Amino acid sequence: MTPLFSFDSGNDGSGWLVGGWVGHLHLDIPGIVFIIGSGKHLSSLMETLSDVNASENVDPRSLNEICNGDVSERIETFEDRVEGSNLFEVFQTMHGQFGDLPAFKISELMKLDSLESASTRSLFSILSRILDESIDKKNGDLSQRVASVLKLVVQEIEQRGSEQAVSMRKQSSLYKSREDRYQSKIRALETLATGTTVENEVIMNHLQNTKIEKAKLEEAKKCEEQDLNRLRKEKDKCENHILTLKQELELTKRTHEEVRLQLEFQTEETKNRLEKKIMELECLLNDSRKNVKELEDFSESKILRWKRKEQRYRHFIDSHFKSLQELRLASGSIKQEVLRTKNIYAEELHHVGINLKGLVESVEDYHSVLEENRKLYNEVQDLKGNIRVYCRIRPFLPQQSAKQTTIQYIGENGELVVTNPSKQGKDNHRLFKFNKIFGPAITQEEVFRDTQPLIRSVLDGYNVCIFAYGQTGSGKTYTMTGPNVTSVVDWGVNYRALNDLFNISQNRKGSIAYEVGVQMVEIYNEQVRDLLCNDSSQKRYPSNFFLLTTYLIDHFISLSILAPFHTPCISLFLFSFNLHTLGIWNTAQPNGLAVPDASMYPVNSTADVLELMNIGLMNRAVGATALNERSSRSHSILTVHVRGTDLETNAVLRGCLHLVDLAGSERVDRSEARGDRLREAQHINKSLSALGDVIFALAQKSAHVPYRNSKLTQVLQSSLGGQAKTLMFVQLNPDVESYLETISTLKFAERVSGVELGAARSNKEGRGVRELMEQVAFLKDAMVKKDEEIGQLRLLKTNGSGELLGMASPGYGSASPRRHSLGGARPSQRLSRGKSSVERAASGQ
Ligand SMILES: Nc1ncnc2c1ncn2[C@@H]1O[C@H](COP(=O)(O)OP(=O)(O)OP(=O)(O)O)[C@@H](O)[C@H]1O
Repeated sequence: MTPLFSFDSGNDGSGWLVGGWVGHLHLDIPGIVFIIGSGKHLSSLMETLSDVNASENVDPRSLNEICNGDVSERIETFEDRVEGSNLFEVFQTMHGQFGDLPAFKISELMKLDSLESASTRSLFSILSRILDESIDKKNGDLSQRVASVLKLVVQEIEQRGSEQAVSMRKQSSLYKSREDRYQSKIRALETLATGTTVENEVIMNHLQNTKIEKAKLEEAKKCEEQDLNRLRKEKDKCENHILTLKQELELTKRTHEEVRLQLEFQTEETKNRLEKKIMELECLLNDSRKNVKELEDFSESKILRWKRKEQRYRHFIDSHFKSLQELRLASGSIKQEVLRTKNIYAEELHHVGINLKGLVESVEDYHSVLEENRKLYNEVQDLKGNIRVYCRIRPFLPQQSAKQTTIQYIGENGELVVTNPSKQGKDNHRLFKFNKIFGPAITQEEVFRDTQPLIRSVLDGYNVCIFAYGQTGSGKTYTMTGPNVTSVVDWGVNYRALNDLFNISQNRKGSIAYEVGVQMVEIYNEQVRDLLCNDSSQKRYPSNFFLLTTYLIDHFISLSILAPFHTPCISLFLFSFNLHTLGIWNTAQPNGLAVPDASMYPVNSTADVLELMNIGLMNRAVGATALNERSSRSHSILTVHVRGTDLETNAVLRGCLHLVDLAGSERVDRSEARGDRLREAQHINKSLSALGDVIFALAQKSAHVPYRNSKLTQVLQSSLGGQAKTLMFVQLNPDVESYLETISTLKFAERVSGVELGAARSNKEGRGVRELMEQVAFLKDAMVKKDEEIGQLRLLKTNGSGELLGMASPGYGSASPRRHSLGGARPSQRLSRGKSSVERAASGQ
């Protein structure tokens, strides 16, 4: 509410006070104009104003009162009226507590039609309060009630806006008409002013005042227009706000509708589910009722049956009680009968015991007879000279723990049953029989214990050959050499054999002086190589020296004669001659020197042997294959030469022990061999098949034995076909995957065990025989010399020039520059042959 007062004092001392309130509290409170004046001017003005007021519905009484100077009373009356009005209360409420009222109170107010008395601004504040509060409380959702209240408030605001616009329009037209009337009044006053000057002046003043008033009114009009504009803008804003509110309302309505639909749907679903459940429960209830009924029926029938049974049992017990009494009487008589029978049995048992004792004695006899039979059988075998076959089965390696075995049975007397567990059938089992079977748990020592007698016979002048045969990775090297040279427990046959020879020679040193020499060669890719050749730049002895030493050996010159040539520890005993590829002599050599070119070292102790064999093993060709990490890629042959001189009779005996670790036979596809490995495998398989051919020919007693088909068979010729004692270790891998290899190995071994070599003979020569042999050798040599001289003479004759083309060397070496290759005859060889025939003559053959 804006108070507007204006005071103007006229020329006559009279003053004008024009005042009033123009209400702009968004409610149209009509403006009240108070005019205070005096005299006739005032009365004429009042007349004019009364006209105006009449048209504006102003109470003329009030104006009169004002004119009479009762202004203060009027102001008080107005204030009383405003204070007492509803609007004031509403206004107070708006700016006081109403804004803080909760939603339900607001709705209460709405119901009481308080909205009509509230100002538009307060309505907006209510609106925003409701929205804020409702949205805050209900997480953006408006309840139906709040929405309806909002709708009401918005409608009220809209109505107010339109009403205001109408009243503004009315007011502006009212002002227009007023202005027109004032203009006419001015004009009337101007005509009046023409009357007296004073009056004119007064009128002029009036006019002036009226002009001022007009200006003020115009200003007020401007203000009102501004207000109108502002209101219009406000209205626009309100309309926008209403629009957004409407949209929000719409959105809320839609969300609400969706939620409602969802809830309805869920309710429907839950209802259906519950109905279904109720139906199911009803079904279950019916079922259980039925079951209860059935059970009741069943239990009733059971009770009846049990009652009947009880009666029957009672009857049965009564009858049995009677028969029990009868039985008791009968058992007394039976007891007496049993006692009598017991006595009779005791007597009979005594007789049986006596008989059994006799039987046990016979069984014991039978065992000793069996043992004797075995011995005799072995002796017969010795006499027949069969190759002995020992079969050794290696255990599964740690990485093979989960594998199945092909070995089904190991008999005490050399029976072995092999089966293929991955195949079923009658012919799946195969039985083999050998001299001895060593199972996977047998130790190195146990294996050697059964080999020892054979090895000892070397010291009695026999030639012995032990070789290990089997597929790659089956344990040949393990048996012959052992896995770890430094551990005595792990020593294989080789070390144990030499150790044993030294021990025995020590024991016999009072009667026989033994000298032991060792050679170690390998056959790699059909080439014989010296394994004890530590240094390829070793001394090479001239061929004359070679011939001389060969002669010395052939004529049994003691090894000790050569002692000065020895190096202090392991000295070069014989010679080292082009050490990489060696030739093989005619294997009919009685001294067992199949590869005389290979280095031979005298050994005096096991330590010497260990050192030598370490060198040999280091030089051996090994490589990794898919089946064995350290697969021997060559056949290794350790030859132990023993020469014993009887200290009493001077008789000399010579034994030779071949310890052969063959390279493993392998299926090239399984061992995944390529390149060098493949070439090695092909050579290995070829030489093993040549060995098979030789053995087959021997077993068949063929006239021709194909020894020359491989270096291996050439080296082993004396052991396979001579009068040697031969033992073959057949090594088996128990793995199912190796079943085929196992079977072919066993078949080969079976054939070998059937080979007869002829009775083994000791290489003993008495003094007489030796002298005779020396004479024969001398004569033979003289003959050879003569032959050569004749040959040279013939050459000279045919040459015609009279020059000597070749120099015949004196002595035994014909100085033939030709290296002795396979089958190449040399004087000493011829001499040897001669010796053999003399030997045969001496032995009466
Ligand atoms: N009786 C055994 N006890 C324990 N382990 C053994 C036995 N025999 C063999 N082995 C192990 O089996 C593996 C293969 O043995 P070894 O090298 O002696 O086979 P191989 O027949 O000489 O093979 P290759 O012909 O390829 O040289 C080695 O790891 C060896 O230690």
